[in-house]
Amino acid sequence: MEFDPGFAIHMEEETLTFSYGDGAFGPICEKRHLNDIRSSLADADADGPDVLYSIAMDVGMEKDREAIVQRNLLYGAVAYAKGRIGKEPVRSQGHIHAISPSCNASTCEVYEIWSGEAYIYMQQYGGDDAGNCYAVHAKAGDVVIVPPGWVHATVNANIHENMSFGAWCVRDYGFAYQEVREHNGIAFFPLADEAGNITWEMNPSYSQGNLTICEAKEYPQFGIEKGKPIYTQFQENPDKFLFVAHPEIKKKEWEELV
Ligand SMILES: O=P(O)(O)OC[C@H]1O[C@](O)(CO)[C@@H](O)[C@@H]1O
Repeated sequence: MEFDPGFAIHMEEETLTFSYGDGAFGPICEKRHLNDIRSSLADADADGPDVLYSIAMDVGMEKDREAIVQRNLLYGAVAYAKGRIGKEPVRSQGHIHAISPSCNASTCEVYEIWSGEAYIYMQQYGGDDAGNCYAVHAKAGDVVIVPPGWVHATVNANIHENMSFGAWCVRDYGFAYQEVREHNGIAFFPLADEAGNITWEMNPSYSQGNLTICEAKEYPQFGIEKGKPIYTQFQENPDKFLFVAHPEIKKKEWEELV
């Protein structure tokens, strides 16, 4: 992978799975197939790769497991296939983080791209008015934070290569899909031409929404250090990501983020 995730995890490009080295733990990947996400696509009948993305929730080093669990955190890894689904680049279906019983709130997600490039798409509301929408372009080593309660989807921004990322999440996560599916997907569909150029088209199922396309930024207000794996940052300061499991401790920062 272009960016070292900071622990012994490897992406197998051929099978789109993860393997774990000495001292590391992780599950067998859960695969999202094209047929699983048809109701959220611009064209529900589109052709594309059978396996779109593989998810390994709860990965890390055995020696850190207790510290991760104690803080109600979970580190996930996801690998995306290259290619297109009809006219769209490979992407996830889109969801909102459901209310987690542990904190009685929706929680954020802290992404770090490991290989390839991505658009982390996020939308303020799941209703007919999608509010502020952002497509944040991120390359290997970039960090992107999706605020609590926002609809989000991950797009492989380069149709010619696979993409992978890691993300800090709350342990008792849950995904709510209903609002996105009721609107036949996210409010702005990414479209990729044959050369791989990406444009965005509004989904007519929404009445309103403002899209801003931007590059990944830095997050000093969350204590994130640029260029250092977010897994290593956890190892050095296990309380750094407490805001993921306890969104209320960054209330002001969430309000100012938009
Ligand atoms: O359930 P979906 O929307 O297919 O995608 C699930 C994946 O999305 C992510 O939340 C990233 O947005 C991953 O952490 C998770 O594994």
